[in-house]
Amino acid sequence: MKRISILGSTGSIGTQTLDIAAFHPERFRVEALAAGTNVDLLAEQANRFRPRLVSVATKELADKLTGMIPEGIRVLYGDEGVREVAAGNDADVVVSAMVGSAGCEPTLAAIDAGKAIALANKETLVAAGAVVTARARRRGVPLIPVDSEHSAIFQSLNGSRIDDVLALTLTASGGSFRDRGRDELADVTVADALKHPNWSMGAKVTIDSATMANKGLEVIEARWLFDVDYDRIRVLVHPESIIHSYVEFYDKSIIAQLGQPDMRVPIQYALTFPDRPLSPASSLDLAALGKLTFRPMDFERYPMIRLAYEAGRAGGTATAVFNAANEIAVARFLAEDIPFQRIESIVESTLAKHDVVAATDLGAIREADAWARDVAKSC
Ligand SMILES: NC(=O)C1=CN([C@@H]2O[C@H](COP(=O)(O)OP(=O)(O)OC[C@H]3O[C@@H](n4cnc5c(N)ncnc54)[C@H](OP(=O)(O)O)[C@@H]3O)[C@@H](O)[C@H]2O)C=CC1
Ligand SMILES: CC(=O)[C@@H](O)[C@H](O)COP(=O)(O)O
Ligand SMILES: [Mn+2]
Repeated sequence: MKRISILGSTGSIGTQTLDIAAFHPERFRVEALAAGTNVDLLAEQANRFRPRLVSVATKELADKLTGMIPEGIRVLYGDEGVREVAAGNDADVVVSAMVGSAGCEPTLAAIDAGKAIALANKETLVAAGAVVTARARRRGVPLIPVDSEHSAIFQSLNGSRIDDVLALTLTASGGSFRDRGRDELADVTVADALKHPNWSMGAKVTIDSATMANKGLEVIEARWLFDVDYDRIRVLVHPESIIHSYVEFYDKSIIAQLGQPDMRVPIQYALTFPDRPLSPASSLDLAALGKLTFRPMDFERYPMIRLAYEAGRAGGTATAVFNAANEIAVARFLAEDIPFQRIESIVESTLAKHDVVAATDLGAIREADAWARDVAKSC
């Protein structure tokens, strides 16, 4: 029986992780759940899965939650609550599925406590990839990808040596506006941007898909997860999201992972690896699909992917700044404070103002993250 703890249990990844836990009651026991403000859903989850520990954002929410769940479940809140869900319980594996670089420190706490990490929260590696991977190595803790592209690459590598890899290729759907030119983006609304063509996901990652920042974050995530240089990470537009990503080896063999766009597949694989039990996802019928299509990435159409490669190659604190500026710009767009295309210009101008320093300690990363947020708020 694997004991799991979920950071972000009420979100898109969190709820699908619980779907998998419910689908395999003989394999999983839910130990601890952390959410932000969705007390009603967390109460439902706690009543159903009976974790030993739950956490919410504030004391007021914790007091409300206490009256809604069975006695005996510990209720915590705030940073300490998240840390306890990450590290202060008997979970074997922590599913890191909060949104944004707020997920970074709890993930590090879980690593330090020796937990295996099922990593959905890509911002953790973008902000602090050097620190997180070094700590995981030192503690002997696996970082197992949940992000669909990275799960596809992990599955395609299947233990191969990274020295045998010619290139990793991340596929990109093109997001909500994939069939529009740049001159058609001036007046797009939040509701338009939230309509992802293939995946149902949280708001932030859906906007990131529309700007292509998501693929940029994923390029940086791949650099750290697979310890591969940026020259060997490529991106390809694949509007159907059926080939989730692939690896080309030096012998010119390409190994890909395919399937319906359903996050329960990579979530389950991260939790059952190397086993592959039945999943609740539906089968892919290639004959019914008929064809798959591809386009080269257009770096002028999507400046965020160019900025991500530039930040990645600059190294140090540049990727933390890319991420933090993007988080603020996306939040401002979702609050209807700025138009869609200002997301790009805010990230670009914040990066241009930043003096990159080494990012080998958390202090420098925290400082760069906070600095970028301030700049991006006032752009
Ligand atoms: N959704 C997807 O299909 C995919 C997502 N990812 C990545 O996974 C991560 C999660 O994405 P997604 O599930 O879509 O996001 P959602 O916005 O759907 O969910 C975010 C979760 O984080 C919780 N949360 C927010 N703030 C806090 C906090 N301070 N303390 C504890 N919990 C908090 C939210 O709680 P509440 O709602 O209660 O406030 C919610 O449970 C992101 O990094 C995303 O890029 C990667 C691949 C696919
Ligand atoms: C499901 C998942 O992994 C998302 O990160 C997904 O990749 C978004 O799709 P695009 O970024 O390809 O639009
Ligand atoms: Mn992805």
